[in-house]
Amino acid sequence: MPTSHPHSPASPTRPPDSPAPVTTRPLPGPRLPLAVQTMLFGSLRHRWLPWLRRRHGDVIALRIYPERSVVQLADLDHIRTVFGGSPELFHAGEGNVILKPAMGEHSVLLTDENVHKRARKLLMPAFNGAALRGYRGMIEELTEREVGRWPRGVAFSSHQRMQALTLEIILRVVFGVSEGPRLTELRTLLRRIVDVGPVDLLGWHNPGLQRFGPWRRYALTQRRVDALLYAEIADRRAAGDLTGRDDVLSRLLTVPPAEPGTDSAGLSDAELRDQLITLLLAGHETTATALAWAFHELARDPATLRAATRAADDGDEGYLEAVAKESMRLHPVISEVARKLTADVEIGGYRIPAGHTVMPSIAMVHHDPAHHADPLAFRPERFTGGGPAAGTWFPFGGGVRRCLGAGFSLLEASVVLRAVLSRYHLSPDRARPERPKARNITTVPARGARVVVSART
Ligand code: HEM
Repeated sequence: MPTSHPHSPASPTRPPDSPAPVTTRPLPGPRLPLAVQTMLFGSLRHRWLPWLRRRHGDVIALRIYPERSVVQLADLDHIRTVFGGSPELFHAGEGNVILKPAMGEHSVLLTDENVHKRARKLLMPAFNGAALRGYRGMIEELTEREVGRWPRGVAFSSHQRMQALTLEIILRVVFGVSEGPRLTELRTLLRRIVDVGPVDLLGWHNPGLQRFGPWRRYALTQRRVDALLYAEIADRRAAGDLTGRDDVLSRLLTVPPAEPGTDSAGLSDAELRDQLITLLLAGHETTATALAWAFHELARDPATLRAATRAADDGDEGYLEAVAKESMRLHPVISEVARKLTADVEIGGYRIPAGHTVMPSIAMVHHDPAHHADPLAFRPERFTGGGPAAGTWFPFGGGVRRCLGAGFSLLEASVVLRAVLSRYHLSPDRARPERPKARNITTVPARGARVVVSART
């Protein structure tokens, strides 16, 4: 079993060869009511979790709605145990229950074991190396169009501009096109769907609330999005030219039946809807946020901005990718991943009961000076050469559930950084850095990563 970490006062030390003593003491963690913990976690996790770690150690038990019993993990060995563990024991799909109302029960993010394996296998070809090479030209074209329109000399939210761009890009990946009245409406509604704070999330899990105010408006938007997706699926099913197309919807419509030799259809409309909305939501807000944080940091750091601009001019995508990776290290878009236990598990000398959700904490590891020297400094050079030690950088999660779009998002980020830095000089709209703010399950720059751009001379 995993060794203990120096940060963990609660972890027992023991001789190397003796079995780990499993403690039946309660898991360490705050004793606040569930509602208070949910609020603190929902709005202030970036400050609360490091404080809890100093107080309780690397294993921190929380009570949070809707998962209820959650255990945050900050020790690398403990996290390796989770990522390397059996998918039958560590259920990511059940762990991601918070996303179910938006993404649906069939979503690759929400399923486990064989059902998950099949969904992942079906989606994978759209994100492998060959597919990525095919997307580059499209990403470059859409990026040029977006960046060419940026206002000069006035402050604007780079996060908003990145959201618009990454949504265009993922619409093309998913549907092959992004024009037409249906997709135009979908584009506007999807922006509203991702724009949720901790209070809105309550409505997702309480159908009763959906009769009132903002929760009602949100539910109506979701219903309209579903109607648009189902209409698009129906049209595409009726189209005769699917085999030559490589967008995700056409790929999914041409998969053979699950049981060879039967006449059962491939994927149902509900399954298709769930995978499409998953890619549309997971595939744009995340990359947009990572890019916005990168612009935020570059605008405040003239030396790194010069190095990145030189890399853009020289076509040095290695350095541009390092900028994106360092942005994801310093500002993890998703601060932890989740696995619900199907049986009791021993971690760090504690027995964690079945039904609890363990959460490897990306943010706590990324900000740990034991793994990243001077962790709050923005230094892309950490990722040139050998890069940080294995397991100390995991913005995309890990194991069999590692993000399906990791390669796609790094490609997208490098292309966008190159296009922006080739044209513009960046500066901040004010000296003070922006605070991180919780937005749905992501952590975004509170003021939208506002920058001022000017044409390079
Ligand atoms: C900066 C960008 C991104 C970040 C930080 C990010 C992060 C993550 C994380 C942390 C997970 C959970 C992994 C785990 O549980 O171990 C995940 C899963 C996933 N992501 Fe991403 N993601 C990004 C971009 C994308 C993009 C561009 C796409 C699609 C085009 C995508 C699609 C998915 C899918 C489908 C899953 C579910 C994988 C599974 O459960 O098998 N993500 N992502």
